[in-house]
This record gives sequence, C-alpha cells and structure tokens, in this order.
Amino acid sequence: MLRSTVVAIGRSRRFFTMDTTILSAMIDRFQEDAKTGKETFQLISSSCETFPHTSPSSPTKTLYILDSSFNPPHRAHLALARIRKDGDTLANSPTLLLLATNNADKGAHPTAQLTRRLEMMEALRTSNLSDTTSAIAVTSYPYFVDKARVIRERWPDVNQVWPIGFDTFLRLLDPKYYPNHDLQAGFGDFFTYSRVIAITRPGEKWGEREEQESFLRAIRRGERSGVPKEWAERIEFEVLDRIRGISSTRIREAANAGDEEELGRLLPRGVLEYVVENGLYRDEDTTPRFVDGYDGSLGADGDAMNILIPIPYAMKAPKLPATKNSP
Ligand SMILES: Nc1ncnc2c1ncn2[C@@H]1O[C@H](COP(=O)(O)OP(=O)(O)OP(=O)(O)O)[C@@H](O)[C@H]1O
Ligand SMILES: NC(=O)c1ccc[n+]([C@@H]2O[C@H](COP(=O)(O)O)[C@@H](O)[C@H]2O)c1
Repeated sequence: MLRSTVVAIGRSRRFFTMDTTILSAMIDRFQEDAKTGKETFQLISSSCETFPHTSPSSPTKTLYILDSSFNPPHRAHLALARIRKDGDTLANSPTLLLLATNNADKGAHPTAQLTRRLEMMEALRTSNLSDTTSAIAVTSYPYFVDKARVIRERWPDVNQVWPIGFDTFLRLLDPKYYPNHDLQAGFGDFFTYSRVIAITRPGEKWGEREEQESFLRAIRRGERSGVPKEWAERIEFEVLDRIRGISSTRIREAANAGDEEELGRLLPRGVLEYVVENGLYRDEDTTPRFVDGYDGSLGADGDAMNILIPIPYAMKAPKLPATKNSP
C-alpha cells in the first residue's frame, strides 16, 4: 500500500524528497529482478494510491505515457506530457512518466544516472504536473511495443496514448529494431489499444514540418513499405512550435558551459534547481546531437508548488547498501 507523508517544503523549493539511497537500492534491486524477468515494470511514485485511476469509483479509460531518457527532463518533455486529445483533459486522464533502464541504442544505464534522472522526474511531476493524476515508473524494456505490452498487462482496461517526438517516431517505425526486421509482427496488437501522437521536431536531421507531415500522409496512402495504412488511423500529428530546438543535449551543453540563463529558458524550475545545485553535466563530454533555433518564447508552464509528496511504493522494505549516493 502506498504510504504518503506531508513534507513541509515551504519556500525552500526542494522537490527531491525521495531518499537517494533508498531510490538507488530500489533501482539496483529492480535491475536484478529484470535480469531474471521477475520484474519488468515498477511504479516509483504517484499522486494517488489507485493510479492510474483517480479513485476506485472512477476508472481511467486513457493513460498518457511519456517515455524519455530524461537526461535531463526539459520544457519540451513537459509540453509532450501535457498534450491531450479527443476531449481528454489533464483533469480526467492521467500521465505516466516512464524511464527505461535500458536504451534501444545505448544499452543499460548505470544506477547512479537512473537515480538522478528519477529525482529530476519527480521534481517535474510534483511541480509541473500537479493538475493531473501522475506517476513515475521504470521499465527494463527499451522498445515501445514491449513497454506498451507490459503496461497493458498491468492495466488491461486502460487505453494508451504515446506522445512521441518526430525523431523517435521515425525510430518507432524503423524495422531494424524488430526481430527479423518484421515491423508488422513486431508491433503485434500494439495499435489495438495504443495511439501515437507524433509531434513535429523540425531541424537539419529530420526535415521541416512539411516533410514530417508528408511522411504521415504517405503512411495514410499506404506508400511506406512495411507500414499498413490502417496504422495511420491510430497516429495523430501535433505541431508544437514553441518547443522547437529544445533538447537534453543542448541543456547538457549549457550546464557544461555554466550558462544558467540558457538553462533557465530550457528547464522547468524544479529541474533547474536540481541541475544547478548538484552541478550536473559540469565535467561531462557533451557531444551535440540536436541543436536548433529555439526562440526562447515559452510561456508559463504552471510551476505550481506541491507540498504533498508521496513516498514511493518501493520504500516498503528495500535492503540498503552501506553508502551509495548518486552524483
Ligand atoms: N523539442 C522537442 N520537440 C519534439 N519532441 C521532443 C523534443 N524534445 C524531446 N522530444 C521527444 O521527447 C521524447 C524523449 O526524448 P529524449 O529523452 O531523447 O530527449 P532529447 O531532448 O531528444 O534528448 P537527447 O538530446 O539527449 O537526445 C522523444 O519522443 C523525443 O522525440
Ligand atoms: N523502436 C523503438 O521502440 C525505439 C527506438 C529507439 C528509441 N526508443 C526509445 O526511445 C526513448 C528515447 O530514446 P533516446 O534517448 O535514444 O532519444 C528511449 O526510451 C529509447 O529506448 C525506442
């Protein structure tokens, strides 16, 4: 059962109230359990005990899931997490922030990195998603179809919506990530219970908005080989010009250069404080992956204070290591 506590954070604006040692022990244990297949998905924290249902009497029909590496979480991630479609609202449909312990292209992440990313996700969740039922979870699966399946097994009656930026949407449909390069077999019944919102991410690498839109139109006409045109009915398109150019790479570079002004433009407040206070990315090699013309025109993102911080489920009784802190 989820235990909760009220943490009086007052004006200190310290959001990372999860105990780092416990969190890191929990991730270690999860990684071990994942190796044997005992555990492949685990809730870390949530705004309510009955997640994704706001209460036992009001079952949720649709869950919005933002999968990301969150290194660090930024304003574009927040914008994606807050997208709602077809009459859904932040109030009536919950949000799951999902972190994979293994990445599709980069392999397994070390525990210390996962721990700090989870702490930043918690800062984002509690300070910027207080107007929606929200949770954070980890999965050992790197691929969307597996993540979706394990969430479906956990909550069989809940439909899933996956907001995905265009670069990652292209990778979702790339046959190289599927056994025998067979996209249709790889997807299985994913599109019977899932929808995807592809968000434009214009830039040198992936073309401009028009090219990205025409990619989707080609799917609709059945002109993308290996992609059934019926899938297009489950794929929507969203243009979010105000997040153009934002990326974790750009933030790591700004942190590396000590550019707090730039960090302030790209990061929600709680995450900004975490990055600055912990000196993250200072000594790292920040090889650029995506830099573009973000115009800094983001509006308010609801930096609300949240004083009710749930203690994570996994704080039940983890075995603690002697000392282990994330950087
Ligand atoms: N500015 C953006 N516009 C649209 N989608 C975005 C944007 N930034 C991130 N996303 C999407 O958010 C999801 C998580 O992405 P990810 O964690 O790789 O962030 P990132 O900023 O691309 O990180 P990195 O720079 O380290 O590659 C992906 O679906 C990605 O396409
Ligand atoms: N085909 C797929 O399901 C697929 C391909 C590439 C990345 N991903 C995932 O997308 C997320 C973002 O990846 P990057 O951090 O590499 O941009 C990660 O969780 C990664 O594992 C999934």
